[in-house]
Amino acid sequence: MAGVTEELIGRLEALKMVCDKLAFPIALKHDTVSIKEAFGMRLAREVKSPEPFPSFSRSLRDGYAVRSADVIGASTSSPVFLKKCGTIPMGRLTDESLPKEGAMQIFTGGILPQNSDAVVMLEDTEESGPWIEIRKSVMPGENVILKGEEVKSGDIVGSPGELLDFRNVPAIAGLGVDRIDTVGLNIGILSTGDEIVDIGAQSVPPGCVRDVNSTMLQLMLKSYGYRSTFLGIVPDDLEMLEMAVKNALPENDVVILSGGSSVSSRDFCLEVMENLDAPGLIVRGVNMRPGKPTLIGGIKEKAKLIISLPGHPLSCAIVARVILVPLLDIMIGGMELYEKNFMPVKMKCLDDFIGTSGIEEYVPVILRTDGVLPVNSKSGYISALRGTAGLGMLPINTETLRKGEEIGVILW
Ligand SMILES: Nc1nc2c(c(=O)[nH]1)N[C@H]1C(S)=C(S)[C@@H](COP(=O)(O)OP(=O)(O)OC[C@H]3O[C@@H](n4cnc5c(N)ncnc54)[C@H](O)[C@@H]3O)O[C@H]1N2
Ligand code: MOO
Repeated sequence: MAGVTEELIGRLEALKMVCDKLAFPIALKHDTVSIKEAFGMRLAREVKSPEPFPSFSRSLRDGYAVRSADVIGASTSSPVFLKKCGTIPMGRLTDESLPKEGAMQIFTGGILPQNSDAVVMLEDTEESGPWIEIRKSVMPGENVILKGEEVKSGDIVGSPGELLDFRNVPAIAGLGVDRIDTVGLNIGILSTGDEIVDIGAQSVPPGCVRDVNSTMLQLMLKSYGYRSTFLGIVPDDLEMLEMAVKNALPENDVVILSGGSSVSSRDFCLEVMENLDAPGLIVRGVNMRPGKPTLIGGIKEKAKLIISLPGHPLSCAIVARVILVPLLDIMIGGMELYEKNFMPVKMKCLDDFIGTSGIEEYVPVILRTDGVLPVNSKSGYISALRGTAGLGMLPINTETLRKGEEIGVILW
């Protein structure tokens, strides 16, 4: 009989077994791209800063550059008078040096003169003839940012496997790094099922459904930094599925199938995986809900991963988040990268999370300021993830988690 058996293994055990049998992480292929085009990709190699940041010590405020030691104890009732020693020009290198008990006018972003270690804000000063009245003391480093204070030349500013987004791309580009190496993993997606029609179909014959899964998979993978190609819909036919996988393998490091992984006579993914070169099928069903009929296999020598996800759209999305994305992370960065990225965050249950002992379960959650609410759904739903923040995880030996208890949440 096709499909899964009772020999289900735990999700983490399955990930470790695949990592071991396919000798992950693989030797990564990479694409060298301009940093400006790298948004939404994964870094393939460490990036070191070629220069310090900032590249010169500068003021964070409009005011007067001083030596902090000269203004100790300055206050409105007991001001300190410093000699006005000119103005620092903006955007130009100056070798101006601040004399003892002197103050130089400086603007936000101006180069800090030699011997100065702080800036007094304009509103805490008063100009009186050749003197500047200082009404507030400043600590060394106050209102200034010193050369190399944030980043030293040679500091690591990007790590392998890191997702390139608004949080790190501007900094890497701002340090003068122009080209970087991104992970060059190719992923092909095949939807299976006689009843599946293109997602753009306007009229759908009775008994057929639009292909929601391939679009969801492409979008989810993109948000985690993995590019993918949709390779089409394959009918429930062993030969056609085998041919489609065979055609997909040379171009793709990963082939994802959706549907056809369960136990019926029209579910052929298992047979396709069993017929692959070694090790072929590795995982035949995972002890999790939803997602039990997940199949994982691959070809070690060619560094290929093949995964068959459940057809039900919600199951497909949940398995993609908790098995597929982790496997891709393991493929490029080993278990270390998985552990870095897969981190349940403890949150308060604002309602009961109904579960069963003996199986790991995942429930979509809505975020509130004081905790999370479960979204009641069925595996065949397509809109249950709308507005959710992630997936609440009921560990294998946990039954229902009651309102007020804590649940680990895997954020999207
Ligand atoms: N007798 C049993 N039946 C089922 C079992 C079981 O243990 N015993 N497991 C159930 C579970 S759990 C799941 S999950 C599904 C998985 O089935 P398949 O992976 O074989 O998927 P299909 O049967 O092909 O499809 C299931 C369902 O999803 C729809 N579908 C499929 N592909 C798409 C797509 N690309 N976009 C939108 N919807 C899709 C399909 O039409 C079916 O309605 O099996 C249970 N059955
Ligand atoms: O395991 Mo299925 O994925 O519950 O619907």
